[in-house]
Amino acid sequence: MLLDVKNLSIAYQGKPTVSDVNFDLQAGEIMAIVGESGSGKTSVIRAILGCLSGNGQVEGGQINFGGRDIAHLNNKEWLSIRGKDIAMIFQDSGNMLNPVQTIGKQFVEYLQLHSSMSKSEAVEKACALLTRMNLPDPQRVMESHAFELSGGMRQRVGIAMALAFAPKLLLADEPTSALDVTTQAQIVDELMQVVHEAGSAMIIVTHNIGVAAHMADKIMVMAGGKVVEYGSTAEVIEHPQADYTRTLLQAVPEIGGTRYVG
Ligand SMILES: Nc1ncnc2c1ncn2[C@@H]1O[C@H](COP(=O)(O)OP(=O)(O)OP(=O)(O)O)[C@@H](O)[C@H]1O
Repeated sequence: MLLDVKNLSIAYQGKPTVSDVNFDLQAGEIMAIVGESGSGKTSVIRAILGCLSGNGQVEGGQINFGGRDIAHLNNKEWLSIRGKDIAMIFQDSGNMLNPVQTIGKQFVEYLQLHSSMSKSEAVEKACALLTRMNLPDPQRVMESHAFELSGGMRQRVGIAMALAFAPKLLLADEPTSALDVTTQAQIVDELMQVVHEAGSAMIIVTHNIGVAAHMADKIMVMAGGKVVEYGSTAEVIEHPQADYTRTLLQAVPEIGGTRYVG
């Protein structure tokens, strides 16, 4: 078992917000967390990465990663895990990138921070990772600043960086929601391909249960800070137990007469 989350509860400023979350993930498995805005999806994945926003705190439960409870590590312990064993892709990688440094400088620094690579090895590796994310002319991307790239290109850079060390677990928070529909579909497929190649497990947070059904092996549905449904994708899509899941499924748009989840 790669990740085993037990009775996880999270509070902000002492106010209970997420409670009693239980799930597990095998190596290489993909899980989607779906649910309405404010249901606690982001809080769950941020707790796994030890970076809850504001005064968020894990109040109870365990986050067992590779057999070790990581719910209460200190900053130094986190540094050895973040980026290497567990990495994250944000909603808009433009927010994560430094606006005044070129992509290449940031990418090379990131690679050198987490490894003993020389500068030229890091440049070569960065270019190879950008190429793998279907970014044409990676040299030009390396010389660009974030604002000179499209949203889709920035997201591909974010994914390339997150996968640089083939993390055992990748956390993705609405990685395509800031993009147009065509680019979303392309990036979802590219992401799945590189995640499979790297052998990483992934937790993807999405509003869209259609995207979840397309990508994930299992689905966890959240509402009001609680898990209302959890099971294999086939079980959840074909035999939803919770009324809330049924509502989400009914809201999936039909594409060309066929439901996207179908
Ligand atoms: N920094 C914070 N301080 C106080 N409360 C917070 C903070 N971050 C999140 N919350 C609260 O925690 C709850 C869950 O928020 P969270 O962002 O985890 O939900 P979400 O399902 O990811 O929502 P969205 O889809 O809109 O991103 C919400 O009620 C939110 O107001």
